[in-house]
Amino acid sequence: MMADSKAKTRVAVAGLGAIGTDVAKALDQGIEGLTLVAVSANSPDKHRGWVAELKSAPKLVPIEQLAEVADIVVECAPSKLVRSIVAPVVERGKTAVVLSVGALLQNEDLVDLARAHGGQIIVPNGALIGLDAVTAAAVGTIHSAKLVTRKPVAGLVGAPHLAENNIQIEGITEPLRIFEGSARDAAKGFPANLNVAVALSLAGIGPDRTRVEIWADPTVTRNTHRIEVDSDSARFSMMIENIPSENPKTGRITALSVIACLRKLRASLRIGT
Ligand SMILES: NC(=O)C1=CN([C@@H]2O[C@H](COP(=O)(O)OP(=O)(O)OC[C@H]3O[C@@H](n4cnc5c(N)ncnc54)[C@H](OP(=O)(O)O)[C@@H]3O)[C@@H](O)[C@H]2O)C=CC1
Ligand SMILES: O=C([O-])CC(=O)C(=O)O
Repeated sequence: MMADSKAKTRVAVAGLGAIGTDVAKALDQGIEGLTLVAVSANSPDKHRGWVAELKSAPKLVPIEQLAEVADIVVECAPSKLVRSIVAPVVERGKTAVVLSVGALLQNEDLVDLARAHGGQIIVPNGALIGLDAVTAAAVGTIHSAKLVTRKPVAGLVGAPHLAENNIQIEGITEPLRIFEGSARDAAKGFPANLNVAVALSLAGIGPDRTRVEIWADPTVTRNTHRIEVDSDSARFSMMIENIPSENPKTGRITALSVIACLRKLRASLRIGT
């Protein structure tokens, strides 16, 4: 019998909502080289039942303990918690997979912290398409990058930009453009809705030069993102129409993107940049 020569990398999941639950279950089902050791939620009691039924139940612990017990921490919690989840991970030279990407703009020093301690922050494609092509184009020169997002009203209600500008979207019968500006401003005005804008900007030409349009669209049932990039190597546009998960702000493909990203970490064949 061959000995298992490679020790498994310990993974923890911070947040057990639309994304974290699927990621935790996929890790429990088995991802090559990885083992789920801990999870965190705001109301642990709500999750004890299904967590205990996993094949190999992880510990349910407060987020402060995750960096200690895991080598990789997957952040899929509210954006205000990004700093407290990610800083202790990268400070220990470990890896944080970040979903609340918008919050990285208010916490840019986390990247410096990772650099100083040999840690890493990974931002998966998440709900977006084409970050592989954008990072490739960014090796050359990108002239312009734009994101046009259309969401059903339920995917946008509660965004601070709407209240601050007195924009009513409930009951609209036609598409309404509710924002046009930089990815930085989109992230401020729509912290739970526009992680994709920030991900695009970090892959390409940064949050101030990346342009964003947001539409509240009662004619769509899916969160729709179109990116348009013009560079010295290629011009491309791509669109993705995401089926919402049980959280209408979050597309189903987001959790799958994290699972695919985790699979790539130890895969013998790795496709895509
Ligand atoms: N990068 C991308 O493409 C995308 C990013 N996102 C972002 O990912 C993040 C997660 O999204 P989603 O899964 O839909 O969110 P949900 O609202 O469905 O889940 C959030 C989870 O965080 C948990 N939580 C809240 N407070 C704490 C706390 N103090 N300690 C530990 N856990 C806590 C909640 O716990 P409980 O269950 O107990 O309430 C819940 O399980 C969001 O910031 C979202 O904006 C979303 C979609 C795409
Ligand atoms: O489309 C989605 O699923 C979520 C989204 O826009 C984001 O978080 O940026």
